[in-house]
Amino acid sequence: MLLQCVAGPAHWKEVFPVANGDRQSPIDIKTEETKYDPSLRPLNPNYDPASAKIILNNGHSTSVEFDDTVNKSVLTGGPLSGTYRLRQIHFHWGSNDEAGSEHAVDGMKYAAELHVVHWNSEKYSSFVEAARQSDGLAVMAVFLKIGECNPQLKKITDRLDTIRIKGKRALFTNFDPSCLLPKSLDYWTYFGSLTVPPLLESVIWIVLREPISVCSEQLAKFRSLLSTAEDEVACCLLRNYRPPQPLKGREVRRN
Ligand SMILES: NS(=O)(=O)c1ccc(Cc2ccc([N+](=O)[O-])cc2)cc1
Ligand SMILES: [Zn+2]
Repeated sequence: MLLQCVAGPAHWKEVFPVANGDRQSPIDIKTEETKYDPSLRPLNPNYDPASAKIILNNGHSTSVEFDDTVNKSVLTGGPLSGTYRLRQIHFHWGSNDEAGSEHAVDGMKYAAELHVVHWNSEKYSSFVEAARQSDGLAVMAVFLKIGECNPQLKKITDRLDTIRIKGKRALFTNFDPSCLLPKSLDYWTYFGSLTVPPLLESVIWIVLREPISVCSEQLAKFRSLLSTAEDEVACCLLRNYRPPQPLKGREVRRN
C-alpha cells in the first residue's frame, strides 16, 4: 500500500493562490543586503509561565498553546507598534540535521527553527481576525543549531511521546518560552506571511540572529511524531519546512 503523506509545498498554490504573492515567507536573508535601521527598538518579550496551557500534535508540527484571552504574555518593542499577545509556539525541522530551518542566512540552513507566534491584540479582537490583517501577526523566529543538547528544549521533547498521533494533546503549563531565546535578542525584520496554508500575508517577521543549540537525539524525537491520526496508516512527520520564497523587492532591516 502506497503511504499517502500530505502533498508538499509545491502543490499549495493550487489551493492557495497567495502562495505566489508579493510577501511570502520564509526567505533567504542575504546579510550584506540587510539595512541597519536606528529606529528599531530592543525586543521586549514579557511572558507569564501560567499562560501555557497544552502541548499539541496538529499533524504538521508540535505546538504549545497559550491562554490568549488576556494580555498576560506579550511582545512589545522591536519593529512593532503596540502590543502583540502570545498565542503559540511551534517548530519546523528536516529529515536530517543538515536542513530543517525555514529561513536561511546567506543560503545556509539550520537544523530546525522555533516560531513564537503573537497577534495584535491592540487593534484586533481575535487571532483569526488578526491573521487576515497586514499588521496582524508578529512571529519571532529562533534558529536551532546542532550542538549540545538543550536542557530547556528537553521540557518539550520529553513530552512528545505522549502526543505521537495527530490530534493528540496533553496538559503543559508553567512554561515561559523566554527560556528558549538566545542571550542576544538582535534581529532581522521584514514583512511576510504564514509559512503553512493558508499562507496569509499578515506576519511581521522578527528573526533572531543568534541561534540556540539542539542535539541530534532531541531532533530525532520531533521526527518520530506522526502526521497521521489513529485510524490511518502511520506516516512520520520527517520534515515540515517550506523552502525560501522570492524576496520580490522587500527590504530586510536589522537593529
Ligand atoms: N509557520 S508560521 O508562519 O509561524 C505559522 C503560524 C501560525 C499558524 C497557525 C495558523 C494561523 C492562522 C490560521 N488561519 O488564519 O486560518 C490558521 C493556522 C501556522 C503557521
Ligand atoms: Zn512556523
